[in-house]
Amino acid sequence: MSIERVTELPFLPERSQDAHKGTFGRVLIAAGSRGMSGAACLAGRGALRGGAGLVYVACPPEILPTVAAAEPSYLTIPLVEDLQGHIAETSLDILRIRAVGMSALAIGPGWGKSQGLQSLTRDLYEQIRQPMVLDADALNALAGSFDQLGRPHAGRVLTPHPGEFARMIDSDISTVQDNREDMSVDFAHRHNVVLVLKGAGTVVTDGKRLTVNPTGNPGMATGGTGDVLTGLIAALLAQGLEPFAAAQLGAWLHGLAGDLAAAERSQPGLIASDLPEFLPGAWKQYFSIQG
Ligand SMILES: NC(=O)C1=CN([C@@H]2O[C@H](COP(=O)(O)OP(=O)(O)OC[C@H]3O[C@@H](n4cnc5c(N)ncnc54)[C@H](OP(=O)(O)O)[C@@H]3O)[C@@H](O)[C@H]2O)[C@@H](O)CC1
Ligand SMILES: Nc1ncnc2c1ncn2[C@@H]1O[C@H](COP(=O)(O)OP(=O)(O)O)[C@@H](O)[C@H]1O
Ligand SMILES: [Mg+2]
Repeated sequence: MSIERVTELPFLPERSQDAHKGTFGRVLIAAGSRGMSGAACLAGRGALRGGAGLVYVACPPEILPTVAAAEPSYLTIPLVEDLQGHIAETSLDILRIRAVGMSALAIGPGWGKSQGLQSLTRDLYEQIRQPMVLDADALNALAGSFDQLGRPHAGRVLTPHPGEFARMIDSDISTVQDNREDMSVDFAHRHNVVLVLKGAGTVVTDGKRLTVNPTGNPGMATGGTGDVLTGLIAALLAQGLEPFAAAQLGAWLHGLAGDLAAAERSQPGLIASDLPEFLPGAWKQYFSIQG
């Protein structure tokens, strides 16, 4: 199998003068649980600074006031929660109905683990008609069952870190790290998804094309930075980029925001909520390169 190595960034046109928020898509992010409202907030910020026209954060009712207070730009959707404060399986109907008006979804950050989340994730993966980013506990929920999944209706972008990827394919972290490109290409090809294997030199592949992201630094090894990436890629999907392009540009902008943040605030001083703040600078560099 010959793999095309992509180095050029995808093209996203500058905004036309008469654009409105509907032009840039609606993103629905289903995220968070008791103790992990931050993951929902960070993913939402990534989507807003990624340029989505409207960002809806759907989360357990218990954490909804916290999420809404973190960012007035969010619209919020209360889901059903279980006794542990996780999103309950019975949230499926709400998510299916609300997904209809959306351009892209992102699921998984800060979900935690429960039996109900396994069937919820499988149903969302198979039934939702919009492109979708799956991260963190949505990936844990599907671990070991990717072969049994039905063909989805739209693109699926999976964003594991090496620990999550090892869990997904029943391997171990050192084997994954020794074979980052081959294992990512093999998985993406087999399951017809875009795989984003995070960590230094994030690999993005759809099984036919591959790129290794050149931006980013160890300052980004701090809780919540991956949640920002999830929302950012969803925003790029919502603006019409195809899944591989959205993942490639998302990883590049995210890493560059990390580099700009580290230059100003140092690597140890970088925290996840800095990344959305430095995304505008990353966007400026992107548009200056595009000419
Ligand atoms: N504010 C909030 O609400 C936040 C909420 N969050 C939410 O927390 C939930 C749990 O997610 P999680 O990633 O923390 O735990 P988990 O899946 O057990 O992974 C750890 C394992 O992976 C490994 N590993 C990771 N990266 C690696 C690398 N580059 N290279 C190599 N290894 C690497 C790591 O390795 P080790 O440390 O053992 O070396 C360890 O084995 C999830 O829902 C998330 O969204 C967080 O986003 C934080 C902010
Ligand atoms: N050494 C590094 N160099 C470049 N990027 C890194 C490095 N360490 C972490 N990152 C990036 O930070 C993010 C961490 O994501 P993740 O592990 O999901 O964190 P969390 O779940 O806490 O949000 C990923 O985008 C990853 O590529
Ligand atoms: Mg993560």
